[in-house]
Amino acid sequence: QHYPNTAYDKQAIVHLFEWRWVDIAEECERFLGPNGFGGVQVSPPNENIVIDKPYQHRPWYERYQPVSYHLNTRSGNDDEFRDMAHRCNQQGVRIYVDLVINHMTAEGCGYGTGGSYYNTNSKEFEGVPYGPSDFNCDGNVTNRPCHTSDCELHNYDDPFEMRNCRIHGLLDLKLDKEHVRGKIVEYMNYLISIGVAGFRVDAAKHMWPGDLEAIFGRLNDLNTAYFWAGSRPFIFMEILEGGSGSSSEYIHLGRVTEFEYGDDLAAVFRKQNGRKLNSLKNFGEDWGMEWDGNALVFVDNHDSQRDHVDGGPAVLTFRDSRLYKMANAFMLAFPYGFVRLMSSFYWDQWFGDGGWDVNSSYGPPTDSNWNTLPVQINGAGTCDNGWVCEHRWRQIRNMVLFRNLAAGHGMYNWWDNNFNQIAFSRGDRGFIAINNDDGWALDEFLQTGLSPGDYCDVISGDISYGSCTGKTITVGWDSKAHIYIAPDEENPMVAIHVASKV
Ligand SMILES: O=C(NCCCOc1c(-c2ccc(O)c(O)c2)oc2cc(O)cc(O)c2c1=O)[C@@H]1CCCN1C(=O)/C=C/c1ccc(O)c(O)c1
Ligand SMILES: [Ca+2]
Repeated sequence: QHYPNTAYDKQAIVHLFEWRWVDIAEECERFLGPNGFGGVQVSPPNENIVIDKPYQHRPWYERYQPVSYHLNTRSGNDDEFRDMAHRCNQQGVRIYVDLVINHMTAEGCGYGTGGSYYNTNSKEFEGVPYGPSDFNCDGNVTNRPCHTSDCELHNYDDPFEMRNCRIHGLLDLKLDKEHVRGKIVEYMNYLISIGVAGFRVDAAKHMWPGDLEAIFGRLNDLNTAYFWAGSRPFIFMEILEGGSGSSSEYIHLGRVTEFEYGDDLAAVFRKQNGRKLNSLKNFGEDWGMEWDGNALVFVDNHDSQRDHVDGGPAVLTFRDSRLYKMANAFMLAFPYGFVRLMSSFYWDQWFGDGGWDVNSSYGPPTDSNWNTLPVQINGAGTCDNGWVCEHRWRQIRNMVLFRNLAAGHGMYNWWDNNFNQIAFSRGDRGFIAINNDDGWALDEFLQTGLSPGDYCDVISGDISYGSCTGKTITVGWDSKAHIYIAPDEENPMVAIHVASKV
């Protein structure tokens, strides 16, 4: 269903992409709980193929090539996963599992004996178990065959090919078969028993909505050790743009990833084709996006931050850090959608002749034995060791609390200069102003909606020992404040809220 099951109705989660379970458990206790994060989307916890053939560097997408549903990956084992789920739930931080149930690994990827035995030629996956009759294109005529000669998905506009054929060779599961549904339900109910709050459904467009509905209908209620009795798993589906299958076919099952959101934010903040910041006044449904309650929104995700569009991603990523912080601050302040922040690992881009990043398949930082490196938190509270930790950047971290405080309050007091300076409040709970103009300052007396007093600007600082380490904004008896933002500031925005009063 569409509700995230966060504790205290918290409003944002973070995708700790490729993190180890022990590091996530630590992060829940030392950072995510204290800073009001609602939960963590984790990488697929089920056993996957190890792609370490020569010249392969354990690509990130090996996590999306299942071998079994045992909780055993380079992020950790079953015990570590259980410990993480318990410790995070104890901190009021939920766990959302990246669910890969459309397929297993690809045909022609040999066989493996390192973990559960599998053989991609005979289509045996002993760890589940699955056999050849559990896959589409099993040779016999089935009631919903993949009709392409090589069983591959070629025509993304054909709904039957999209659902019944192989993405890039990945063996496509027969999700209308009872044995397969039973195994998937067993896997999901096991995760629910451990205490997860919901699921990100990978490659949702490649599965029939009816099959998903049948599977989700057999899920147990969430574990009452952490959730209200009768709580149902939160479902959000990866509905990538392009290709047949639209959100409307899936939206009754849960929220959908709203890719339009990040694409548009990037174009507006980059001022592409004359786009202006003041156009965001009616951002969201008026721009053709999903209804607020059906949308999962994000600036970038693990896929779009790698998308190679003539020499770089179309969306803003950690590499565009100044605009990235501005876009994330806007997203966290603006009352639309349920927010997912991205937390990445670093990789060196290398744009080959084709104009795209040949290193975009690189996996997480590892030691010489391909073990994922632990996350190192440095003195400044940011990360080393190849982890970017965008979610720990003050301008992003502090806006998570802003969003929690503003929950349930609409947008008021919108102001703009008809170009790239905007400001708005969320009821009487918070106020933000952003200057994305080149060359001239935002210098105005603006209505903040807040009660009179001095407030710490949570973009430029924190309150420590009762005083603000950044700018202080004075709100007068009329709730107006003088806002000054120079155009060349590193973070050309200010944000204040009811908990940042000094
Ligand atoms: O060039 C590649 N793939 C073809 C282009 C991307 O197509 C894929 C899509 C995809 C792309 C665009 C669409 O419109 C769409 O409906 C589906 O979804 C996947 C989902 C998976 O669980 C596993 C996959 O291997 C894929 C995949 O290959 C490389 C090599 C194999 C994996 N991979 C990749 O690039 C892997 C991409 C990938 C993996 C996991 C994801 O969750 C994801 O969103 C993309
Ligand atoms: Ca399929």
